[in-house]
Amino acid sequence: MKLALLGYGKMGKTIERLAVEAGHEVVFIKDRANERGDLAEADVAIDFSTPEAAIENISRCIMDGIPIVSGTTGWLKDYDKVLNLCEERNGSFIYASNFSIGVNLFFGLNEYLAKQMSSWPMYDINIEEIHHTEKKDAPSGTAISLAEGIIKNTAKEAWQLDGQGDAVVPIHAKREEDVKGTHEITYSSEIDTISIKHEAHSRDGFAKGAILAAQWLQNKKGVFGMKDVLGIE
Ligand SMILES: NC(=O)c1ccc[n+]([C@@H]2O[C@H](COP(=O)([O-])OP(=O)(O)OC[C@H]3O[C@@H](n4cnc5c(N)ncnc54)[C@H](O)[C@@H]3O)[C@@H](O)[C@H]2O)c1
Ligand SMILES: O=C(O)C1=N[C@H](C(=O)O)CCC1
Repeated sequence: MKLALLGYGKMGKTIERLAVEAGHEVVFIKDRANERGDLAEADVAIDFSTPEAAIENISRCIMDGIPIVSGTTGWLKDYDKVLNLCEERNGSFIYASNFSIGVNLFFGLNEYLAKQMSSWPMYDINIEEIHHTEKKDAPSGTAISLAEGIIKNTAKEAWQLDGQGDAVVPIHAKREEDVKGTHEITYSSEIDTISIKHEAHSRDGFAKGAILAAQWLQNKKGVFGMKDVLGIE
């Protein structure tokens, strides 16, 4: 597969290393205003850039007819614009807040637990996410997906950073040196605590999942998520 990389930071470089190891070729790299190679040669593009840059990078690929996988977080206020553009241009697009297979299994576990716990209002829900200090957005995209999974299965109505109140899923975001990504959901009562946790040991899981999504997206049209790629509910 011939790949274009939009964003050549921690994730872009990890994807390049693993893609080349797996026999793929990187034919285009864009980082800020610097470009090398030819985007038109790519079978699929992968965007791990910044919240400000993602919409332009994704739109450019859709306009140029290149299937695009985006893992950039913090830009979802513009998600509907991308959906409309993708429909208009008959494009191919996948977004996931987290491409790791483990996290996508964890999303299912989170929804199952939320459904079980919804009958027991004495438990307070809390989401904590911890990431490295360079992270630009808070809360993490993954924490937002986890909160949405809880809202779908309980009487909670919204998530809020450091929020409070019966209808709110509070998310606490911590920033610590070199943490790749830790997410923990806790249900606590006076009597006991139940928690589930996912801890990434490296960025390789995110990168491998994004490469898998890129392979899956080749020759498909439409807007998809990681559940489609992995064939899970
Ligand atoms: N979905 C997932 O699985 C997942 C996993 C890890 C990170 N992320 C997200 O991916 C994004 C990138 O993460 P990172 O750790 O690689 O960050 P990073 O800061 O190391 O890299 C981002 C790169 O984007 C570049 N950039 C800035 N403007 C650009 C533009 N207009 N076009 C192209 N590149 C541009 C920056 O120069 C930088 O090199 C973040 O939003 C992060 O939250 C998602
Ligand atoms: O390092 C990051 O930045 C990460 N961002 C994603 C998020 O916001 O959920 C996924 C985990 C790593």
